[in-house]
Amino acid sequence: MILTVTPNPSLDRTYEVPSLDRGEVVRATGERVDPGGKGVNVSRAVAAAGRRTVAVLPLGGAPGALVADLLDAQGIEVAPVPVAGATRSNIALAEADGVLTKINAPGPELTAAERELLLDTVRRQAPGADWIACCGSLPRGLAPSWYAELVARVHDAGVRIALDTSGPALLAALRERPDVVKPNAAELAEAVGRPLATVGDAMKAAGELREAGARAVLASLGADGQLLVDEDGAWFGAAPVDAVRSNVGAGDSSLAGFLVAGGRGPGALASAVAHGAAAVQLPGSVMPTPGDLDPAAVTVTAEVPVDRVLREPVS
Ligand SMILES: Nc1ncnc2c1ncn2[C@@H]1O[C@H](COP(=O)(O)OP(=O)(O)OP(=O)(O)O)[C@@H](O)[C@H]1O
Ligand SMILES: O=P(O)(O)OC[C@@]1(O)O[C@H](CO)[C@@H](O)[C@@H]1O
Repeated sequence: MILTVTPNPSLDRTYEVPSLDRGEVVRATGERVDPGGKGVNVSRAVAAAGRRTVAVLPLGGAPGALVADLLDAQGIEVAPVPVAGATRSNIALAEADGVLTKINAPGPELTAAERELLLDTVRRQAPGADWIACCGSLPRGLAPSWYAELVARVHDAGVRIALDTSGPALLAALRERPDVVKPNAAELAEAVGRPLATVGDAMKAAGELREAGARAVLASLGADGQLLVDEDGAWFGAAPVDAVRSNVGAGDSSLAGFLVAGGRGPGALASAVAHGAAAVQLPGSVMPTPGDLDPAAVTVTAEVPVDRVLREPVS
């Protein structure tokens, strides 16, 4: 079973628009609503892969009830933590040329009692889990050390931890030795405090996160592919994509692909890349099913193209 923890889930609204003209009324040509938040998406992708998952998340207000209904309709088991504040709604504006603009709300502030209940709920679910994926930003009320505390507590129970967060919350958790962290290029650059221009720069930065405590680093580099660095070495994986429809949740789909394939080594990296490539070709944050995957299109190599300039460098 793969347990996911999403401290700040969301109701994701995606509008497809011809183009984004500031100051104008923009008429959407398509609209969809998805249950969101990074861990929620990992659960959706794990379930789409046919594996058991439980999603732990605070839920509040009418948007929270809708998130619960949508997850129920998708057959996803939820361990809800009722909270007084309303779950946030995040907006994605997907333009016809593939550019996506996202507006993420801060979400409710959790009280001390809600914070405790969230930790307790994770602790109660943890014993049955092969992996716990702790994902996304922290809501107000949770200190940057929250993930670090969570990792320390559940690691003691022998459960493997995947962590996908950024900034101080990521840095603080590294010392607790998460089994894998999944930064994207911007998060990796922020973590090492340097720009990333090449795949080699990303590999060096991933190595530094390992030195700081991460056992493995799965870095997602958008259109450039993915890099896995662990105690056995480094691998680079990529898959061509003809047309990107929405990259919302592509990183979450990748992490799910990595975990359902064992969470270790080049085989799991290939699965992560296949899931990422499939996710970007689906609307909104729809997660791929096995039929959407094209494993034959994925290449994984131990000869990391260190001199390759990133298509989307991080300055
Ligand atoms: N334009 C693209 N073309 C091909 N593959 C892509 C593209 N964008 C993303 N991918 C695939 O999806 C993976 C995850 O994308 P990305 O690095 O953007 O994740 P992310 O920023 O964590 O996303 P999110 O936070 O929305 O889940 C990439 O590593 C790659 O495999
Ligand atoms: O604000 P956070 O927690 O960093 O990210 C939240 C979010 O952008 O992440 C998911 C895509 O990865 C979306 O479902 C959701 O809206």
